[in-house]
Amino acid sequence: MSRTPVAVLGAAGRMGSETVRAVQGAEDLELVAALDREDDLEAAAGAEVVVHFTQPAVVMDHLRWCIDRGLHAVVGTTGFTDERVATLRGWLGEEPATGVVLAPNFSIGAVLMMHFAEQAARFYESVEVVELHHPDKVDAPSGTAVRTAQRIAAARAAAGVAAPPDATTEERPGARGADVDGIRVHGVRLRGLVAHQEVLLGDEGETLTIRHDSVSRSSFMPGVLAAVRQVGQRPGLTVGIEPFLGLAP
Ligand SMILES: NC(=O)c1ccc[n+]([C@@H]2O[C@H](COP(=O)([O-])OP(=O)(O)OC[C@H]3O[C@@H](n4cnc5c(N)ncnc54)[C@H](O)[C@@H]3O)[C@@H](O)[C@H]2O)c1
Ligand SMILES: O=C(O)C1=N[C@H](C(=O)O)CCC1
Repeated sequence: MSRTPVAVLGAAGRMGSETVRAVQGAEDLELVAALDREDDLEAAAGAEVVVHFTQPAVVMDHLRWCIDRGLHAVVGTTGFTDERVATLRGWLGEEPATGVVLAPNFSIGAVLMMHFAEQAARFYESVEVVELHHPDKVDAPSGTAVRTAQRIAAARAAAGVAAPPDATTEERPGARGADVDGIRVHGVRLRGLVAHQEVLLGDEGETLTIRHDSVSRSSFMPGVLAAVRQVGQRPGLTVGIEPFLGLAP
């Protein structure tokens, strides 16, 4: 059986090191490079698929490098703005040969949480998102929380639901969280946590809480490996791993 050559960028980090172990444990994949900030990127040139678990500050340069060489990319690094996504689409062009999977969260439960939140969003007057992570995370709000809020906002707009009510006129800066497309997103950074999120929905006389907890980084690995195996069959940009799970994007 021929094995797909894979490189991992950010290999010394929390997610990169977990990915290195997962790739090494997969019979159909071959780890050809495990690189971190001091290493020469050229060592990844022999890969077919490059996995990115680096930092927002470096990921765009790495993606340009991959796309220029026709190397497929599976990107877990977060901090992607609409402008960055548009830039990526531009680099890939009208008829892309290269596949890029950009996923703010590779865990199955987090994908389902976003899916359920999107379905519930139009039924409740109020909705807010609380993301909770380890304190070494550099970006806030989390990529998952941003995507969740964007999907909630789009679902509410499509259903003609008004903005969530909020009478706040007196506020210490930050007390009401970040505004993502009109949805409030709150960030907690706490030693002992890995990656967690709650979507809080409320209306007269009831609330609904959708919560997901990644208690180990192993939770992300089935999604990472599914993306590595399938990115080559999906030229262009794929946002999220929903298509690999049979869910609409
Ligand atoms: N998509 C997901 O499911 C998911 C899950 C967890 C984390 N993340 C994201 O993945 C990213 C990494 O998270 P982490 O917890 O592993 O962080 P981390 O800080 O532990 O690891 C990042 C690694 O990138 C390395 N790095 C920095 N610059 C580099 C360069 N120029 N070349 C190669 N390596 C370089 C760092 O040295 C570090 O080892 C973050 O953006 C985080 O939000 C995504
Ligand atoms: O630990 C992190 O950092 C995580 N980042 C992703 C995000 O920003 O959503 C996914 C969850 C873990």
